[in-house]
Amino acid sequence: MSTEASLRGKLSKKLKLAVNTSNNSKKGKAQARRKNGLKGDLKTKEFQSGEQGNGWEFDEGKNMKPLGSNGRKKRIYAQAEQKTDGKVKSYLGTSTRASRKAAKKVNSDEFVKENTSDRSMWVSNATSQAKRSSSSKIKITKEKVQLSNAKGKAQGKEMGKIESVMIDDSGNGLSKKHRQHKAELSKGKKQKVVSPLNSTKGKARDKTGLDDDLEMQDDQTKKKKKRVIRIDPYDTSNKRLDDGIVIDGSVKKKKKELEEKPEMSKNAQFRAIQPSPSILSFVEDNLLGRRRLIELKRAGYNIDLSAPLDNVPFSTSSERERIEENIFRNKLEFFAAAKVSSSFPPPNLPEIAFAGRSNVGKSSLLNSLTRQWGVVRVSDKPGLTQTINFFKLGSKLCLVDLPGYGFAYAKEEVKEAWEDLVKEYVSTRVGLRRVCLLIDTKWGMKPRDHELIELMERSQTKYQICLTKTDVVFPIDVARRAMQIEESLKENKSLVQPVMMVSSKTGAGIRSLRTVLSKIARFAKL
Ligand SMILES: Nc1nc2c(ncn2[C@@H]2O[C@H](COP(=O)(O)OP(=O)(O)OP(=O)(O)O)[C@@H](O)[C@H]2O)c(=O)[nH]1
Ligand SMILES: [Mg+2]
Repeated sequence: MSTEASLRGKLSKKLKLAVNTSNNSKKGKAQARRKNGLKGDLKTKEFQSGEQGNGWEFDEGKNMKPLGSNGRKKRIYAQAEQKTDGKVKSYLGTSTRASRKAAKKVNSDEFVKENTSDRSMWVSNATSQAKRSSSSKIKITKEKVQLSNAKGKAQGKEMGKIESVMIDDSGNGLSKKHRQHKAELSKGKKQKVVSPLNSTKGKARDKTGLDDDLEMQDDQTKKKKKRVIRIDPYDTSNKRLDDGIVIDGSVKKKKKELEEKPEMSKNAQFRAIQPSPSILSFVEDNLLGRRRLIELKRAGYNIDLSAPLDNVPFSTSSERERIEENIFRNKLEFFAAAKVSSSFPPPNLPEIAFAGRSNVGKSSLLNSLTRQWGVVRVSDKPGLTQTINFFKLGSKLCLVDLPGYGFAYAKEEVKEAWEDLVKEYVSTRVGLRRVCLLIDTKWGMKPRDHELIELMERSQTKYQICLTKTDVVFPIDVARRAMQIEESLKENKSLVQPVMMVSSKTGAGIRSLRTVLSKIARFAKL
């Protein structure tokens, strides 16, 4: 018996040893697989519930063998469901970071619905239909899952408590392509993690969120890069003339014109005029142009008087007796008006006529010259003077106020009649010694002025240019206008130099004009 007992003891020891070695070999295999397959990514703890139906079975040799290793879909049924504090806990295989990530990807409310209703889910290929195309990868990931299940099984026992886990066949070892594919799939769906997550889950979520954000940023940058600005070929607003895009014909024309004719504008031309020193000194001596009252005061003129510059400096008298030229001290008397040439009075006196466009200041000048305000009617409405008005100045001179031409508030035929009358008068009038052609300093000469000049040139009527309303422009512009006219008419034979400059309002240049005109009366012989 003792030998039998000792034999039995030895046998049992051997059996135990055999069992231990088989167990050790299983553990070694699992460890080897883990090393080879998980690539160090499955470092997080996985939990496996149950010994059966969770991806493992024992073969005939009592060796543990993963289920579904033939590549088939494997369905895992939740073995139990515990409702504690109102939360649904699903008992599933692993909860690796990879699986959680994949689960997040799949996410989806439908998934959760399915999960909570059937208490079952597809372990493999449950994430997306697109993944089916990459079957080889799926196989690899299946292995990873199974290994993780093994690990979970080993550790789950120790933990004794199993929480919700989501299994997916997509592991951490996903290739770049796979990730891109995931990103594409996740485009439409917003990711949500429904099941309660532990701290590692949170980290995984953060990481995956970061990855997805980066991917989204990449997509956005790609979109930004791809953004193309469409140019309307017919819209010339944003085009440079030399950008090579076909431009409208009119624009081309303008460009050509600019290149060919670098013409200065009329204003620029006017500003470029350099008046002669004599003109400039005349303007300054007579205080022509727009002046400040303080300047007139300093020069000794009494600004309380009308036409103060027509008075003697430092004098308070403005009576006509103080006029230097005797002839202009005479009383101005209206004696004839003519609408037609047959109504002209007999030419008994030498005549000085005042011609010019409507509203240029003809009638005002007559009043200023004689310092008899109101004898000749004045109006700011062009076309007041509609007849040729004859004024006697004493017994030696006749001043003639002509109707204006050009712009006037009158019918065309009436204006034409006035023009014809003026033309007839200046070209045929016996006794006409001089025509003062009045030009508005601001606007200069107009075509109608040139017409009349031509006529007077043809009829050899002496005429002198007189710039009016000099007080509305700067002194330099008065000088420029005088210079401009002198230059343009210097070839004209009937023109009497110099160009006179006056202002009926301030009286500037009036005395000079009187001096010139009084000479006519003095030497006039009828
Ligand atoms: N600032 C300024 N205004 C003036 C001057 N001379 C005349 N005026 C004004 O110009 C306007 C026209 O003056 P008129 O003397 O009637 O002109 P006109 O050439 O006789 O006009 P028609 O009779 O229509 O041809 C009036 O309002 C005058 O006050 C001047 O030297 N300076
Ligand atoms: Mg008038």
